[in-house]
Amino acid sequence: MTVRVPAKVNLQLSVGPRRDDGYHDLVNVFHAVSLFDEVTATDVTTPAEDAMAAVAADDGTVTGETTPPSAATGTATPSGAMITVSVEGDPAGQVPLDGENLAVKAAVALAARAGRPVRAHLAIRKAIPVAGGMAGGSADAAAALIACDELWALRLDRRELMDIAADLGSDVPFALFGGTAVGTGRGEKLAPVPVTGEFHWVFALAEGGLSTAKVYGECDRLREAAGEPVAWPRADDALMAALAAGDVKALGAALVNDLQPAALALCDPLARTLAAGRDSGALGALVSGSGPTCAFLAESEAHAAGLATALRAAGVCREAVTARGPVPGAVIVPA
Ligand SMILES: C[C@](O)(CO)[C@H](O)COP(=O)(O)OP(=O)(O)OC[C@H]1O[C@@H](n2ccc(N)nc2=O)[C@H](O)[C@@H]1O
Ligand SMILES: Nc1ncnc2c1ncn2[C@@H]1O[C@H](COP(=O)(O)OP(=O)(O)OP(=O)(O)O)[C@@H](O)[C@H]1O
Repeated sequence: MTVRVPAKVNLQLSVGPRRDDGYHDLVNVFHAVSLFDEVTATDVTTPAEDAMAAVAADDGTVTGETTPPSAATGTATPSGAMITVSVEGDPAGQVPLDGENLAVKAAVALAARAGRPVRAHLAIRKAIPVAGGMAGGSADAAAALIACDELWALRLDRRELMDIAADLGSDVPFALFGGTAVGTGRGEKLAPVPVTGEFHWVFALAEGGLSTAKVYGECDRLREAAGEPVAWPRADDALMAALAAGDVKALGAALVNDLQPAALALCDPLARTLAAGRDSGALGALVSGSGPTCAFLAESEAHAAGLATALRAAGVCREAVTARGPVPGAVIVPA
């Protein structure tokens, strides 16, 4: 059971005052883009068993690489479930291979609803940058929910899956939802936003990542130092009109991220990355969510390809990738 799930960029991230629970009320306009992770859930508990299953299915002939891409430890749950995980596409080894993995947390949360002992091995293929501000871990959690729901034939309704998703993290519900949506509360209460056409993006991936909690903390610190009152966030009419009309220039002008000053304060090379994109003709440039990935809006697919080449040549990022949006949320890949 394989599920494909997109990354997100935030078109408007307006951060309200810090709440008593440590979170911030937001107006968060999410936009799903065509950078995808894949999560495959199988009814085995270790990659070794997975490999054996692959061999058996092939009449004993090993045709492909069956060695797991990374070691996996099992996570047993009070309900008697056993979940293992392996990860491909994370050369720096930043993604946890135990119960701290958000996809494992999702499977564990779902297993509690099964009413019987269940098991799964989750094989994650990552293309979304880790700790990059594009909600990669949240995406994997959403994908694991859909994959395990199907694997264990639970068939929970959408509302129940969305509730479990919100408990796992503020960005997880949107990875199920997809498209373009406005998130309020912590970002978990979603409503669709009407969009005409599609938009072309370039993402400049950075070396290393930023901790989301640290970036929110830095945002609070900068605001305190400035001594200005923090306004209650509201959706930007110009941004909504640009999306509804499919007006790419107006969208570029309306992009806004209240976490950007904090991300720049914690990672100063990002200012150069943003400037290089603007100088190369991007219609809009901003830090994606908590960063450090930078997002650039292009006029067309060809413009995006040129912009990516210019960013690579300027040496201001680890890699520049193109993508389009909006795309649907987590979906099962047909067998
Ligand atoms: C920056 C964004 O990615 C924009 O979409 C999200 O707001 C972050 O979403 P996320 O990574 O799913 O965040 P969570 O796992 O829920 O929270 C991680 C930490 O981020 C901070 N956090 C998160 C969401 C929010 N509305 N206010 C916060 O202050 C809190 O310090 C929290 O402990
Ligand atoms: N499946 C996963 N994929 C990536 N990171 C994970 C995963 N599970 C747990 N993590 C941990 O979560 C941290 C944040 O990773 P993630 O890629 O979700 O960051 P992010 O894209 O900045 O998140 P967001 O945009 O939602 O704030 C990582 O440093 C890693 O330790």
